[in-house]
Amino acid sequence: MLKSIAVMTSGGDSPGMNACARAVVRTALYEGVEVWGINNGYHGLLDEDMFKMERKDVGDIIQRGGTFLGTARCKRWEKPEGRMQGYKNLVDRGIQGLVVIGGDGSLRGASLLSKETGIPIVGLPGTIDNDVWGSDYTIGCDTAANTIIDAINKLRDTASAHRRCIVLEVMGHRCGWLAMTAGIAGGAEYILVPEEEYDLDAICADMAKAYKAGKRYILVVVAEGAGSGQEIGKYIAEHTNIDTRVSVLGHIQRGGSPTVIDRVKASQLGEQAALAIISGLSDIVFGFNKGHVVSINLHDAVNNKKTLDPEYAHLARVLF
Ligand SMILES: Nc1ncnc2c1ncn2[C@@H]1O[C@H](COP(=O)(O)OP(=O)(O)OP(=O)(O)O)[C@@H](O)[C@H]1O
Ligand SMILES: O=P(O)(O)OC[C@H]1O[C@](O)(CO)[C@@H](O)[C@@H]1O
Ligand SMILES: [Mg+2]
Repeated sequence: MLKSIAVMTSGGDSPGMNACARAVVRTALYEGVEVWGINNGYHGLLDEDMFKMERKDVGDIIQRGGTFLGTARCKRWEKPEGRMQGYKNLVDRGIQGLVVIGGDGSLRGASLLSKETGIPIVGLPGTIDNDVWGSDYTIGCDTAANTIIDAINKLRDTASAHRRCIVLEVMGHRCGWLAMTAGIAGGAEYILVPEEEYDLDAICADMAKAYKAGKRYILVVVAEGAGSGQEIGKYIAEHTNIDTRVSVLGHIQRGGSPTVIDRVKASQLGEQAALAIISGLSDIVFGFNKGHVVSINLHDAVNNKKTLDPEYAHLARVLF
């Protein structure tokens, strides 16, 4: 049994990270284990920016987006000397295990720390991108997808009023999950994702034909990993007679109060992570598979690339 653990968030913030950290902290305290919060991701580990947490430190945060612990992208962590310093700073405080909430990159950093030092580590997938191998869900992806469909609904109004084509670029890094699921839910005509090849000339020809037949508007959702929304919009405007506009949703899709799904799943994952690390388990990531919590080997999670469920692409084609 570990007596002292720490929790941190890292990489891009995501709605539900707070609910998750809250669950880690409260589960640990419930089990009588000391818990530290590390500020600003791996920066906090290196700069000794950490504090012992009490129950009240995680009050009034379950409903908030962002992460009250702060987060960062930390170059120094990519070097072995940095990770060794972080390890030393944990040991100096008697911290015996670490829970890392973050995306694929953060988990890669955690995997290296574990291999190099042997300190027990449990990872939790926290990113809007839903790109962590072994889990069909990451904390924040549901809220982000809901924010995107809100944008799609609004863009549809103006596209229809003006008989325009609107191209919406969304995030996801190299993964098309956000674009695909929000595109399906928002009824987009075309969804461009990095996992699927697309032929822009064929799409333009298709659009022109549909307009001739009386179509009022077209919505194209582009995952950032599949190309630039601006360039795709320009190409469509130049190769069809359709009045085209482009929106890049940007960081709006990363903020906001988490959905019920993100709050509950983040809480379940946080509880499991705390129980696992306290009991001495290490090198695992908790995620979801078909609605159930599953544990994945940490190193497998970072050494494999997640693929997009081909059923989504099929559904998008059928519903077009
Ligand atoms: N290969 C690596 N080696 C060591 N540390 C890494 C590595 N990759 C990422 N990290 C650490 O994790 C941090 C966050 O990684 P990254 O910027 O890829 O975000 P992420 O965790 O994937 O989250 P998101 O994609 O949602 O923003 C990096 O700034 C770095 O400190
Ligand atoms: O906020 P930053 O550092 O510009 O990063 C943007 C990236 O982070 C993400 O929002 C994930 O957190 C990606 O979808 C996007 O590519
Ligand atoms: Mg990532």
